[in-house]
Amino acid sequence: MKVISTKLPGVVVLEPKAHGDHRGFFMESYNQQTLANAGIHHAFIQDNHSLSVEAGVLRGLHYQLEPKALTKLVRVVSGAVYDVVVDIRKGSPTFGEWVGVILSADNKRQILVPKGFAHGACTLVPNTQLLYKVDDYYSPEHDRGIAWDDPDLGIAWPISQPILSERDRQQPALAQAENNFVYGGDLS
Ligand SMILES: Cc1cn([C@H]2C[C@H](O)[C@@H](COP(=O)(O)OP(=O)(O)O[C@H]3O[C@@H](C)C(=O)[C@@H](O)[C@H]3O)O2)c(=O)[nH]c1=O
Repeated sequence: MKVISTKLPGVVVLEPKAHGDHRGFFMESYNQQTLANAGIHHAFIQDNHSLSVEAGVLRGLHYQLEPKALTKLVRVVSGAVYDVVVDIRKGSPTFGEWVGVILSADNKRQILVPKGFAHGACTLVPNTQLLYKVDDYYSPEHDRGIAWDDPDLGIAWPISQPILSERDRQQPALAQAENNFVYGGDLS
């Protein structure tokens, strides 16, 4: 597995090794030991799976507040997304900065979204399926979001008129969003 760092410390892209042959391929899409050897230690306890039927579906930017903050390990099993992670830890030297990465069924890349970061994804092709592991359970009371098009973030999404959920149409800007993440706090 290749581990590729990004400009945001803690946000890494993982590239599992796929073994191709005349049948197709085989890969270990998740191996706790391999990740631990790369210094990545998380006890994932829930798997999530979503289908976006159309290209241009944008989900996000989402996070769960402390004490129900989530680490996410995100990948795509059909289609492709432009996946975005934003540092929203107050006092962080990279507060408000984001990274965008293409995850696709073809490139098999995964992105690790640490606690204290908001996450969003925009589909690049129809029938895109996102799979991700999380290290705490869903908690609707702690679920929060930030507007995908917050001008303070200036995210270079691949489209300007995305298909959004009702909730994501009404998300606040980062400056107004409820956020109890503190840089250097207990976000392990
Ligand atoms: C996230 C989640 C949602 N749900 C339910 C709530 C709702 O009825 C339905 C759809 O939820 P949402 O509209 O929040 O789904 P979605 O917009 O796909 O939300 C996801 O977006 C991406 C970007 C993330 O990072 C995820 O953590 C998650 O927030 O599924 C669960 O039952 N369990 C869960 O873990």
